[in-house]
Amino acid sequence: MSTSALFFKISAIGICLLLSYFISPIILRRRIVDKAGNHIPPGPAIRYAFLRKYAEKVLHAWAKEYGELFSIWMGSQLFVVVSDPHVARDLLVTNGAIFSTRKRYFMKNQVILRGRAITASEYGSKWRQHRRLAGLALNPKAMQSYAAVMDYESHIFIKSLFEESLRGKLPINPAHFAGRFALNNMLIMSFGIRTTSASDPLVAKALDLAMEFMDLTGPWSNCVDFFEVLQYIPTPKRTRGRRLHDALIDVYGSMILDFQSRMRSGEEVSDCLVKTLLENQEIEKLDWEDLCMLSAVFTLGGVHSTSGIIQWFLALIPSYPDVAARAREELDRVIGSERWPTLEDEFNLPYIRAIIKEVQRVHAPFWFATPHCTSEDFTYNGMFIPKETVVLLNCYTLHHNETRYPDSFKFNPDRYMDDKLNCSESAKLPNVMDRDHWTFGAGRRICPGLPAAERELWLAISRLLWSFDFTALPDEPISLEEYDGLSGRTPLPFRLELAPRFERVGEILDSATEITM
Ligand code: HEM
Repeated sequence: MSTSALFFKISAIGICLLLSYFISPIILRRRIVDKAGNHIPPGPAIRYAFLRKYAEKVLHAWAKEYGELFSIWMGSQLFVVVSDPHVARDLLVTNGAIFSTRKRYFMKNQVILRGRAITASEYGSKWRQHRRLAGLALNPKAMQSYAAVMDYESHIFIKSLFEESLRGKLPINPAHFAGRFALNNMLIMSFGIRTTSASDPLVAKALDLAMEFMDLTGPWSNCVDFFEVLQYIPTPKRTRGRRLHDALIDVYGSMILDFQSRMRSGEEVSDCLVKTLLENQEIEKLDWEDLCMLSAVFTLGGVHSTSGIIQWFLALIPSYPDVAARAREELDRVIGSERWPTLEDEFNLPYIRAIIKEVQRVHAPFWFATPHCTSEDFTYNGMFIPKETVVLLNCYTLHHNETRYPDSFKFNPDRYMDDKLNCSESAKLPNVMDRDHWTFGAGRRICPGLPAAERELWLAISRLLWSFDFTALPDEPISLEEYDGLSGRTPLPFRLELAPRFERVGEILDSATEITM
């Protein structure tokens, strides 16, 4: 046989093998059964290598076609996708002991985090330890002490928008300032420090790292996560992942060292996550990378998400003048023009609360929460879910459930007017159809930063609405469909004009100045 014929034959065999691999779900769907003969949930007949950006649209279509619990192979990994509130509760909450571990994603958990951070830790003693340590930084007493800090940071955030826009004369892109607001809150909770100006290099560095993390850790986007053989090949993405790991150690490690030297020199340091970690380092057997990754991911996880929601709010509000008018009417009636809203005003301003909940529903920063994984075989309603299946909460479809949210694609805060609960309380309601939304995940791994995030969002959004009227620029339409990020999502860069609503706005804003902590 000639060389070219041999080459042709080998290529043909290769292509056939590859094809059969990709269409093998047709057979696997019949073969994979539990002891009682139950099959895995229905789903597409082929394997996928990755899903493109805006994967939520594909998942939404599949949920319509295959139902509330469907399955799909991404390379060698079986996923089940949960698109119904009852199924989410039955699996992630009621059977949380089985549905709460994490897949060892190659890019996120192995290359970048090396299994260290809470979000990556497998369910069991390690995760319990991480969750307990995070809980110490977020306990009710600590939360009380952060209240004044968040109040101050929201003041500085709005003041920086005001000053940067030359007191409302110039259009402004709010992303950097919203990012710094969320970053400062997280830095205080994690390290007891804050950045003292928007131009502090740490702001740009930390926000860039958070963005890179969100870009590299999409649950569907990296084929290297689903084809083990690719994990041995030095691809540009793997290099980016390694660089990110090193940068996280570098940036967050140097902040830990700084904190440690202040502690050792006898300086009084604030209570925060890193203080807890350092004080308990020996007893908890935490090594250097544990310290770095626990503090890094805790910090950056709370930055992108909170700032993302504020950015989505700012992106959408110019398109809803009727919503803005009702919000202003409520603020003027309840608060007036002499002072601005505080944490205590929350329950007297139901429409503003409703706006914040509706932004979280329509523009959740994570359409797929963080994927869970099964630690045992499980059979649900006649469908078999094998051990080590990735379980994905399809927040996009959950948030467009027409029974729960009629006319679900419409931004309509009125749907939350009678909701008197915060998100943590709402997540515990016996009737899961009454839950406000799924933005913070579900079950044992539900976001532990939820109470902090809610306070930050309240202070930022209620005060933004009190302070300014927002308008989009006529020749710069703001997209509410497209977004940046493959894991967490933020709007594409946009600018808007903000006009102070009262004389008092400038006076109130001028009353606080940057401080160092
Ligand atoms: C609006 C802002 C936020 C959103 C939308 C959000 C959302 C989420 C989601 C969806 C998860 C995964 C839940 C699951 O696995 O089911 C999560 C986990 C987590 N969040 Fe948040 N989060 C926000 C803010 C924060 C803040 C401010 C903090 C810290 C103060 C924080 C700390 C964490 C931690 C440590 C985890 C990992 C939990 C675990 O794996 O057990 N988050 N968050």
